Amino acid sequence: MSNDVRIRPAEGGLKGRLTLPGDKSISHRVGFFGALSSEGITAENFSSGADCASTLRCLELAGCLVERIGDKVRVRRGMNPGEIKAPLDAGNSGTTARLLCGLLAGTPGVFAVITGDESLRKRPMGRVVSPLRTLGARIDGPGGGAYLPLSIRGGCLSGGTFELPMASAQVKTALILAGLNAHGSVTVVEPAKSRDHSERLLRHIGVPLRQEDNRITVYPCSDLPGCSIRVPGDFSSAAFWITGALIVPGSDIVLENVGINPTRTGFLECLKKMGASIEIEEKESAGGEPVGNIRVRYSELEGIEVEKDAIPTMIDELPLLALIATQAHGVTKITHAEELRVKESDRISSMAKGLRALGADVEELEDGFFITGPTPLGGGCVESSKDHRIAMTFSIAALAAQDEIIVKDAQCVGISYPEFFDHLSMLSEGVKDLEYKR
Ligand SMILES: O=C(O)C1=C[C@@H](OP(=O)(O)O)[C@@H](O)[C@H](O)C1
Ligand SMILES: C=C(OP(=O)(O)O)C(=O)O
Repeated sequence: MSNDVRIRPAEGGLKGRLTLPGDKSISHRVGFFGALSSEGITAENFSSGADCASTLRCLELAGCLVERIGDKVRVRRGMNPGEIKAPLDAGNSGTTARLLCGLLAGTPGVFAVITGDESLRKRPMGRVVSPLRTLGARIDGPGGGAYLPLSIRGGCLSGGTFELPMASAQVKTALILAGLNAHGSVTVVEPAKSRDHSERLLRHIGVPLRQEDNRITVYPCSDLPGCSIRVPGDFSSAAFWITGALIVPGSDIVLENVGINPTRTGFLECLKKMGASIEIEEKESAGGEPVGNIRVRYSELEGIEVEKDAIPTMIDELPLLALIATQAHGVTKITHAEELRVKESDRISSMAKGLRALGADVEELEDGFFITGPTPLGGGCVESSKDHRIAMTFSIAALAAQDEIIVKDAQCVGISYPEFFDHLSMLSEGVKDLEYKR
């Protein structure tokens, strides 16, 4: 059975209204903060992706109580599991692996081994392991704890202050989780602001924390208050349709109830500077997170230079910005994005290779790309590198291409967005013969 997908150019553009599945980052946090609450956190519209399913499975093995009713999930603190015999398999999910380190390091009596798939076992873990060790955590693994699998023996943690070398919401959240279990306060300072879903959720449930610019302090809290929230639609999933609508002539779409937290929407700010027709109708916020409807219409775009501090606010959308840049007039410069090299694939290399194979003008840099447009995209066969965001980005490229594109190993879209190909068929009537074998 083939896992490749063949997609035809969209005729007449993308049209219609779509509601997105729940945000992946917020859903992970429902699980991890719920794990520290005896009342628990209940979330409607919990992410349907495989990554959040990995989080829930690992938390169950770690003794948490997890209930699933349709798209509703409730997670609460359970019994301390002591030594956990089965490895905690984070699958493809960096967020799961790193947040587990933060959660378990401060749980006395726990012993666990955290592992992941082939891609995750290559991703850097030293960024969480070394600050957690400074707090007193006992963690070991290959390369002195640089990679999975990691073994963790939980114990009493002290407080501390950390200046992170990179903006990373995963490292920040791992340290927040450790800090809630520690015996002193934990302060994290980032070089630029990363997504702040953890801070918003904690504030929403009434946990005291101090926040000034890129500096956050959390205090020990033996039992977090509980809450019920509705998870907003995932902005990073919405970004695929925003891209499709901007680059396929004739498009006009509305994306409903999308999370528009400003630490996630740097992509929209860039697109507006490029000349994109994007209108946002703000709605009531949900669980401390702003939500809105986003209308996007096909637009003629100009190249831009992306500012350094904007990079963390659009880190998962940069492959899409690279695709958009191939259709914009002039040069688009994306730099300071070296973090892309340590995602599910090396996203700088995956995008540069794939876009060039379709005929785009792309200069690959160590920390990003220079892309000159507009260039027509031809058809062909493109590798997804088994990376969900790359598979979906090239599926969107196919909608704007001159001939059909085969995206290899496209089943990986299920990591964050299992409904992706169904939604593609809903928005684009032109794509009648989408071939996708699961
Ligand atoms: O905290 C999170 O939920 C995430 C943080 C980002 O990673 P980094 O923390 O490595 O920047 C992002 O790329 C990832 O998709 C999800
Ligand atoms: C980088 C991503 O996720 P994670 O780090 O959790 O694997 C992503 O979803 O693009």
